Amino acid sequence: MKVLKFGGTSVGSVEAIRKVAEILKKESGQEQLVVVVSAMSGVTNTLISISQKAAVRDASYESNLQDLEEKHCTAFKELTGNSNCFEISKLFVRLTEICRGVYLLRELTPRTSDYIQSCGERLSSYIISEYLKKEGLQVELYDSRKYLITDKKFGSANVLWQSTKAALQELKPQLASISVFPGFIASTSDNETSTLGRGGSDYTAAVLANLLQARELQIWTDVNGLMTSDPRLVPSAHLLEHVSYEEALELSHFGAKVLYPPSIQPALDAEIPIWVKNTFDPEGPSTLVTKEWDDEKQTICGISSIQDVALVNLSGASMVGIPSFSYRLFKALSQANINVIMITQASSEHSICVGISKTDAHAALEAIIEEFEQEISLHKIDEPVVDEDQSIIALVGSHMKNQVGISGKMFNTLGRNGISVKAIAQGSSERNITAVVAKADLKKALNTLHESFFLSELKKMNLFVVGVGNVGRAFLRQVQKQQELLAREFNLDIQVVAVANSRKSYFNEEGVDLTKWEQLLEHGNDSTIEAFIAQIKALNLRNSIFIDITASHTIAATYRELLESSISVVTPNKIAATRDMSSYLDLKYATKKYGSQFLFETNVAAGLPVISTMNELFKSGDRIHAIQAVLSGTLNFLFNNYDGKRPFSSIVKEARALGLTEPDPRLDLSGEDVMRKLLILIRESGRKWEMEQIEQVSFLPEACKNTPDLNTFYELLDAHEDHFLELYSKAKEKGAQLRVVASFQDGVAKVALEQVALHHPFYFLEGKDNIVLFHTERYKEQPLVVKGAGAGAEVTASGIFADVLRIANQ
Ligand SMILES: NC(=O)c1ccc[n+]([C@@H]2O[C@H](COP(=O)([O-])OP(=O)(O)OC[C@H]3O[C@@H](n4cnc5c(N)ncnc54)[C@H](O)[C@@H]3O)[C@@H](O)[C@H]2O)c1
Ligand SMILES: N[C@@H](CCO)C(=O)O
Repeated sequence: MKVLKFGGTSVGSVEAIRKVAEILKKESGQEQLVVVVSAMSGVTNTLISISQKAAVRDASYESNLQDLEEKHCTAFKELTGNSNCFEISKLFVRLTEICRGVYLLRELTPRTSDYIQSCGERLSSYIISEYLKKEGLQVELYDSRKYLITDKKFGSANVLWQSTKAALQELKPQLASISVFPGFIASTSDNETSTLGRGGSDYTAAVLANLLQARELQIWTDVNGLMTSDPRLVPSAHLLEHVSYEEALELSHFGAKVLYPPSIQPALDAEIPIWVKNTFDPEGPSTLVTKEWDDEKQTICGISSIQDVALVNLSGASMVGIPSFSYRLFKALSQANINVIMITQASSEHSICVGISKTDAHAALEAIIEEFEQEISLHKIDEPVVDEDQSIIALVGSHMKNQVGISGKMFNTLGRNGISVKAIAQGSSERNITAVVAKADLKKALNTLHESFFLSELKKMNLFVVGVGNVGRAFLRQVQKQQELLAREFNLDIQVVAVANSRKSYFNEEGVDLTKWEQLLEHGNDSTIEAFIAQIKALNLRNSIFIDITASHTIAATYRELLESSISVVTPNKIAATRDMSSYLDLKYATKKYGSQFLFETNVAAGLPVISTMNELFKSGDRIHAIQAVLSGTLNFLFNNYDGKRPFSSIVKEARALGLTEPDPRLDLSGEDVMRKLLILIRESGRKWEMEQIEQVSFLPEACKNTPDLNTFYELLDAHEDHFLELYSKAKEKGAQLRVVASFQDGVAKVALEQVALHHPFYFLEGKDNIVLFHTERYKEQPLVVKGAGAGAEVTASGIFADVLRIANQ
């Protein structure tokens, strides 16, 4: 025998009831079916409202009753083709009489209320059984009130187990192949109609399953089953195929509304497997709930949540060691009818903290103040503090038991996203780890936990890109090209959420379509950097990375604020890392404090792994003694290509057109760009160093320095062509190459143009290449060498991409 329960939405319309019939046709035949039905959706609430209106002499209840009758008659006629609604009308005549009585007496007793509410299930079960008969099924309708016997606690009556068992045992041999029972309703031993309270139809089904020794219980509803998390908050939440009763209980307690555990307790007691299925997708996937089984793979089964929670904290020195203290607190809350969702108390006993529904916050405060009035007035304990706008998240899984590292991973994941945990609770069953976080962080917390605990899950990185010039464009192109592969092969969902230039910004939380970002940005909103950052913060997305691909001081000045908000920063912009030492250290400190990252590999030698190599050397205990490098792609390009046949300025212009130079090439030519790079290398080698400590020997004629604009600069370069020709000729005479060399040795840092001879490692340095020689404790005889293209949009963009992936792979 199987018991099938159909909820309100499953019998809420003619179409839905037809689907129920199809399901029953498929299920019937092999074994007996017991079918439990709820009232049509919305009907119980309407009946409650009708009874309440009648009790306050609101005559509009009459028309509500008529509407209800019509709704049921219409459904009956449509389904059965029978225009005679006699049975339904008979029930409404009685119902109208009762409501009239309530109206006249102005009194609605719980007993009468139960009778009125019972009509919903009586009507739906009648209509459905008549329809099933018409469809040719062997159906019998049974009045649950004859078999489910309860006490007199009207409104949420308790089933009297022995009487019910006796009644059902007598009935069992006579049951039809399909026996329909109205859910939710029962009667007292005096034949008074009673109801079973919240989840009542599930309870009816579970009682029948238990006492009729059913093989299986099916709960048919409007979703496919239990999900790993709330799909409205976690779009990638997926269906759970198999959970244990205990897991279902934990998940349901924290928000999953599909199963109400107390209602299915009788099925749990008899270890009857429960299927949760979707009436509107009967062949689709579903959830099976059984007793616990061994499964080492499924450590976590779900992450559930309660959105609106308040935390009440009570603290004070006189709480310590007083046994009655918590008793009084919970007594006060219980007397005020307040349900406590979670409790935490540190072993210092100095404070106790309870999580309650936000709607109870005010009443809880009053109850606690009243209970502890004396202690508060004597300052033995502090006034209770309520923290509203909180949410609870709970990691659920039977197999977390005895598994090391689950809570570590949970809090590490939250911490890396800057999510502060206000309170924690874990029972010794280890089936649930509960944390309270600010409601504003709920979505972010759920999604980031979901990604880190479900291995098949894609990890989403949310990128905010400012600056879409040469490098910015190349970067967006590269991301677009790699997105699919990264998702497929590496479980990474790299998504650009916003792009901005100096005038406009365009946001799309679902990801900017990178095939047409230019049009989207062009039609984006007028924006300032302040507004852009405010919007990033308001979105509060997990794994957020701000990518600055400008050369702007203003943008660089925002990093601290971003890092503080646990938003990582990746940039080729050298400004932030080359301001005074204390600002540089401050940014590093912010990353440690707020769990964010500040990566700027492309500050030196574009995409070449220079900073990361040095960081690894430093962290692994090596000591950098000296650095010798060619760090400017532009300058190397100039001196590799200049031979006096065409003006020096034209080669500068060519380098600019190739995207090698800084947005303002005077920064390259002046040597400042190289000085910045050298300064970063010295700092990243663990030394405190300032720009002024770098000695610079400029190769530019005096007149070409500090020019007011770029055109004047080019004109002055032309005017001093002889100077460059002379530099070239002298080097050529000696068979040497010209290189702007950055060096750091014995406490001296220097940038200067040098003639390098044939034997020198810098002699053969093609095109825009860079080279860095690290002389270290471990690389004594021969330096560690990093060499390759040191400028250009593609290589720089790939270096930025590498930094993003470093953060993603953490
Ligand atoms: N080109 C290279 O080879 C290379 C190599 C390493 C590092 N970098 C660095 O990359 C950065 C970008 O270089 P590029 O070659 O792409 O320069 P670019 O001039 O082509 O692009 C910079 C972009 O930033 C935009 N911008 C400037 N101020 C802005 C603001 N306040 N808000 C939004 N956008 C703003 C500009 O409009 C421009 O589109 C620079 O910091 C540069 O030093 C470049
Ligand atoms: N303009 C720089 C590239 C960015 O660091 C160079 O030519 O090396």
